[in-house]
Amino acid sequence: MTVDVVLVGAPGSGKSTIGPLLAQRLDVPFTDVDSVIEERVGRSVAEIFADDGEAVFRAFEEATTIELLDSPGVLALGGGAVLSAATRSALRGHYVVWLQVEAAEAASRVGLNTARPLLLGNVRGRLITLLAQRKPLYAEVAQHQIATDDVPPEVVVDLVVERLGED
Ligand SMILES: Nc1ncnc2c1ncn2[C@@H]1O[C@H](COP(=O)(O)OP(=O)(O)OP(=O)(O)O)[C@@H](O)[C@H]1O
Ligand SMILES: O=C(O)C1=C[C@@H](O)[C@@H](O)[C@H](O)C1
Ligand SMILES: [Mg+2]
Repeated sequence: MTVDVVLVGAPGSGKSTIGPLLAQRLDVPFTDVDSVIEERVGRSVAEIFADDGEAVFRAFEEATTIELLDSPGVLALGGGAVLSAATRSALRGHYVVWLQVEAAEAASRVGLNTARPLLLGNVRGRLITLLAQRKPLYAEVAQHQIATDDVPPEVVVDLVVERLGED
């Protein structure tokens, strides 16, 4: 059985954590768009932001995301991928799961991790702003929403698998 699941959600929602566990459970490949970008460019996401700026990253992210939507298995998008109208449009027809997280929980998960350039400085404040901007966009593209606050990763995987079984 080919199972194609696309994970979206804010930084710290758990896309890169849940993705490999879910793929293992479903016995399908896992791909993380941020990791593919880093491999192809040969630099970290933070370095691309610092060297080239966010607009260059977003253009590369959009092209890479749309290309990888054709690959089988579980695909984790970058937290800001839904900012692209072209990406949102390309997501139509895919099985998209929104891993929901509130700002306080996401902030405590990511801590002061400087690998996330958009969260530098006031991590919780940045997450509140990002979530306010993006919740409507995650809602637009996702068929399913899973609340992950206070839910351990293995249980989030169980919940996604349950949803898959219902469809
Ligand atoms: N359900 C969860 N419960 C507790 N901690 C979690 C959960 N999901 C993820 N985490 C932890 O939160 C941190 C961020 O998770 P992860 O890197 O998977 O987020 P992400 O959605 O991929 O973020 P980004 O958009 O920045 O790539 C990690 O340290 C991870 O272990
Ligand atoms: O939320 C965001 O805008 C981002 C999330 C990460 O996945 C990376 O794609 C990058 O740090 C930007
Ligand atoms: Mg990630």
